Amino acid sequence: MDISVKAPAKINLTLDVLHKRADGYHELEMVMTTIDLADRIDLTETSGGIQLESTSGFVPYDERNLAYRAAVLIKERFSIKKGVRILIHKHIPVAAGLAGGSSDAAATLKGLNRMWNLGLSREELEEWGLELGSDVPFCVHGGTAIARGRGERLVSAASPPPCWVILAKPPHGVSTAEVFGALRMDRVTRRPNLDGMLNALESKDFHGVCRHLENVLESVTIPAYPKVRRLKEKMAAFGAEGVLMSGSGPTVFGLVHRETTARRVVNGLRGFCRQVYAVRILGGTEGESLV
Ligand SMILES: C[C@@](CO)(OP(=O)(O)O)[C@H](O)COP(=O)(O)OP(=O)(O)OC[C@H]1O[C@@H](n2ccc(N)nc2=O)[C@H](O)[C@@H]1O
Ligand SMILES: Nc1ncnc2c1ncn2[C@@H]1O[C@H](COP(=O)(O)OP(=O)(O)O)[C@@H](O)[C@H]1O
Repeated sequence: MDISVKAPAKINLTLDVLHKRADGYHELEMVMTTIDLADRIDLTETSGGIQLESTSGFVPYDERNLAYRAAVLIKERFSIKKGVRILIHKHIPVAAGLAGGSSDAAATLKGLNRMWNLGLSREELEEWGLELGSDVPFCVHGGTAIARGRGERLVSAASPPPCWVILAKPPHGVSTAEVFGALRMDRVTRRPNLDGMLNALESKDFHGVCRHLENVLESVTIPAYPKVRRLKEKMAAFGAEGVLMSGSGPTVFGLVHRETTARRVVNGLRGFCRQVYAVRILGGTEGESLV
């Protein structure tokens, strides 16, 4: 049986770091939502082994690939002799703060659960996903959620009101480990207001959502990569109503209510940045890509 699974990217509407834990990870509190910029994972059953192919030259082609590791996990835990060919149609920029690798892993877990009739619940898949990476449980969950702990303690939240999400990805990638490693909470000047964001989501208050966008990891990535600040400034100047860096960066996103403004922001940014996308939030109006 062949299976195709959509693997959407996420953005962080808020990201707070509460403290560094004894295990080296950071205790987080974030609001995340999936967007309609997605990879596609095609899974084909084979007689044995795991083969990996991708349309992108930027992802690892071996056991470091998160989709590959998801397949190893499933095969080992269930002692499955059959094999799988994984083809990743890559559309999400790599090492961008958009959880592309994590979403590929989540989609592979979901797809193999179906292909091999394993009967794992969403909660079990989230639990298994945490073994692969902190963002994988959310990618299994999807929609909009508050994520705590390393990112695995998830509570569903109301989706943002329908709007355009403009993404601008600077040419360089960013290492999540390095960003957390360089974080100094005594240098953080602004923290997210979680209740403010949740109230805005609940009441579908677009401008409230824009006002409550906040990410403490900007305090590390922006000084290291001034281009991120310039992109934020440009995006706001062209008309985005709320602007933030996603995750550890370096992708900057802007929220825009009207399609005409979205076009203006995209066209304006194209002069400064090669990778610009305009997509919809998933869970709001299911959207086709504007550009
Ligand atoms: C920052 C976030 C926010 O959504 O997203 P990205 O920027 O990666 O998209 C995530 O927490 C990233 O999740 P993910 O990319 O899966 O991280 P992992 O592979 O688990 O961890 C990479 C490294 O980041 C650090 N790390 C990660 C998560 C966490 N709660 N505390 C940490 O300190 C650790 O040094 C770890 O070795
Ligand atoms: N399927 C995959 N797609 C993208 N990157 C992957 C994948 N598997 C492993 N990686 C590795 O994971 C790292 C983080 O990539 P990604 O998930 O795209 O970024 P981020 O965590 O910033 O959102 C990259 O260094 C990349 O080499």
